[in-house]
Amino acid sequence: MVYDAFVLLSFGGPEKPDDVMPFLRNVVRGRGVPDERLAEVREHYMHFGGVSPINQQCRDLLAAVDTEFAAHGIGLPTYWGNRNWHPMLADIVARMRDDGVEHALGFATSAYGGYSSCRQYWEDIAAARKHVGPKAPVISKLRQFHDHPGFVEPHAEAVRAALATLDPARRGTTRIVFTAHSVPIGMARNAGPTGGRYTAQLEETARLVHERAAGDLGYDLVWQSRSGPPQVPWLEPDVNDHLAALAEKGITDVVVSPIGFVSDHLEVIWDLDNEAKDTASRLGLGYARAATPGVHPKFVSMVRELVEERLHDHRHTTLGTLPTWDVCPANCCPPAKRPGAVQ
Ligand SMILES: CC1=C(CCC(=O)O)c2cc3nc(cc4[nH]c(cc5[nH]c(cc1n2)c(C)c5CCC(=O)O)c(CCC(=O)O)c4C)C(CCC(=O)O)=C3C
Ligand SMILES: [Fe+2]
Repeated sequence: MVYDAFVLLSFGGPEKPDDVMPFLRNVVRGRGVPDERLAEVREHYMHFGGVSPINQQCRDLLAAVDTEFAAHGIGLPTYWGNRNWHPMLADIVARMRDDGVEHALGFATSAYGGYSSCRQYWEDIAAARKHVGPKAPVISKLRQFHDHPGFVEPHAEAVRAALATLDPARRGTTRIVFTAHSVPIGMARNAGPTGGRYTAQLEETARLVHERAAGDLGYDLVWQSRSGPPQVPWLEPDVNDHLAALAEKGITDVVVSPIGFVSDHLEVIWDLDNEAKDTASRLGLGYARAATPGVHPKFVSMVRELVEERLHDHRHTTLGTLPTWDVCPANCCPPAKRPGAVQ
């Protein structure tokens, strides 16, 4: 296979107040998310002047990847397109076609399997190519990387750094709390070719990060940023409820590590740095939030290594034991019917 470009695939986020509502409508189109929830989430963005950090984080990652490719003799031109906000993937695929690109490798800013984290990116690619029509370049998505040292090690380093800000005298009652984006239970059940892959991968990443960062401490995997209509069950417990349960059990301090994410975007800086932090302070818990990989040099090298894997021997560097593959089987992560959603 000959590849002639690299494209960063991401979620997208607003960059000014007027972007916020149209962005949110793109995210929840056909998903049955109630207006009250949207109004609430709009306020989270407005706390930051209507600007999500995620687009700038993508620009920074792409610049770092350019430098990394140049240093390793990878001559692929790089592009960046989003699911929900500008630069929209369809516009970027048109530009790639105009530039003569025929077959690009795509890197999505999500480490895990599941509909939102993996299959929806495949669907974004298909929709963008359909929009562009004949001569649209083929885009092959790189693999899920929840088990790669370039993802696990930056998270572990960050947990150690966060732990170092807490009182060492209370280490015996300190706990590591890993978080990821909650999803509807039906979506979690359908994740991967045989189901349950999103949670299984998160459990594996939590274990890998924990044993490298603070193997002597207890840890949990819990969920954040629940959306959707209230009658639909999502993965639980929510991080805020979990902090209350820990305080009840005599835990005095927590490190919260958002292993579900690759950068400190809005779901991290609002839902954890404001909401969960406030919860902890109400409960009298010491609180430290661990950073996400962002542009950590090991994470940037991982992107290059995933490209090299695909270019050369297809051998996956993994710290885990779950199966990995280059191309998802066709039956992977079927979208669950969402009760209350517009089908
Ligand atoms: C698994 C998962 C990831 C991780 C994988 C990945 O990164 O892809 C993720 C990431 C993100 N989610 C984000 C933002 C939002 N997610 C929403 C809603 C939803 N997320 C879902 C799942 C996930 N989401 C689901 C099942 C919904 C319900 C609607 C639907 O069924 O699709 C909503 C709607 C409003 C609300 O929160 O109710 C918003 C605004 C941002 C951008 C933050 C920024 O702007 O900096 C990022 C990176
Ligand atoms: Fe989300």
